[in-house]
Amino acid sequence: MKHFLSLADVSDLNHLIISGIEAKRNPFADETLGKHKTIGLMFFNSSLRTRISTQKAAANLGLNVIVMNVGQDSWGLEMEEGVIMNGTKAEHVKEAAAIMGRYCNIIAIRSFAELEDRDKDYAETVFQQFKKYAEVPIVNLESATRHPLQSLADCITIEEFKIKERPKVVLTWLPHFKALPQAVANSFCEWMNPMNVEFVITHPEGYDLDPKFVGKGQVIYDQDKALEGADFVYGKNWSSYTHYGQVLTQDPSWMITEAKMALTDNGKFMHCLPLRRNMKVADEVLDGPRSLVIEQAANREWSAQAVLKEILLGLNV
Ligand SMILES: NCCC[C@H](NC(=O)CCC(=O)O)C(=O)O
Ligand SMILES: NC(=O)OP(=O)(O)O
Repeated sequence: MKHFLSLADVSDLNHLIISGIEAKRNPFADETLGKHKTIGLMFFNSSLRTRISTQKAAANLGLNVIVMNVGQDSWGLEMEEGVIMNGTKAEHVKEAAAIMGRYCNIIAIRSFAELEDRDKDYAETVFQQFKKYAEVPIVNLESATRHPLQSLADCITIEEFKIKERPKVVLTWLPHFKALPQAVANSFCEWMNPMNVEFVITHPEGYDLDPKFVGKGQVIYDQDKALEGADFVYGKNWSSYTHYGQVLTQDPSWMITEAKMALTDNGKFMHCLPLRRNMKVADEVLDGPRSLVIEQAANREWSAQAVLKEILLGLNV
């Protein structure tokens, strides 16, 4: 594997899922693979899970790890080419990426959607610029449109907990007062498409995702109907894609409660976290036996380890 920006960079998804499960069983099997190599983690946005799990996975592989909060620890970075840099950003990505590429063998980046200009967000400029100028593998720690390390952890979690060969997986929109990106939902759809699952997506009208990500996913606007017989309920809020970045409703009837979970086939609840309790999901679900959120977050370490291992193997050939 060269870069890890989306599912398109994965040649064998099943192999990657198995590799994650193997890393969980034996975390230090490849502890010398990253010896004398460095990974730089660059955060343009906040993180708990991604930051710690990637750091931990890299350490398990023997990598040296540098973590930086861009714009706080470092200079603000200008991404556009040919502009007069008379604003708040003191350094251009052309120099910053090239320099980071000299210090690091792998660069991992988190940079969320700004939710103002859809074309700008969906162009993924930060990632394209680093890919162009750093000349080392780039790993996506959540971009404007995707969160593939999360999606891989989700696939691992579904493989671990499924009791049917072809489970029903329902992605449901949840209410939130803030405008959040579509990245996690897009990515989850993208990764569910090749999986052996019945995949259903439910959200209020106006929250349709980019069809490119929806793929074979079946959209049902009635949440109760969508939840019927579900084995996994994957909750997430996202702002509108069509009315870009807008919050069109906060309808509390979309919150996941025990009554909603009772519509499923003894279904399990998943969410990437962080989440607002009793806004998106009721305490009774999160604190009960149906919730997989902690297991799911723990699997972030193994999804990161599987991906970094593939990239290191690619570096060493
Ligand atoms: N990395 C996991 C999700 C990150 C982000 N959530 C958030 O920003 C939640 C913020 C809040 O609830 O205030 C998102 O939806 O893409
Ligand atoms: N799920 C996830 O990516 O969490 P963080 O935003 O805390 O990294």
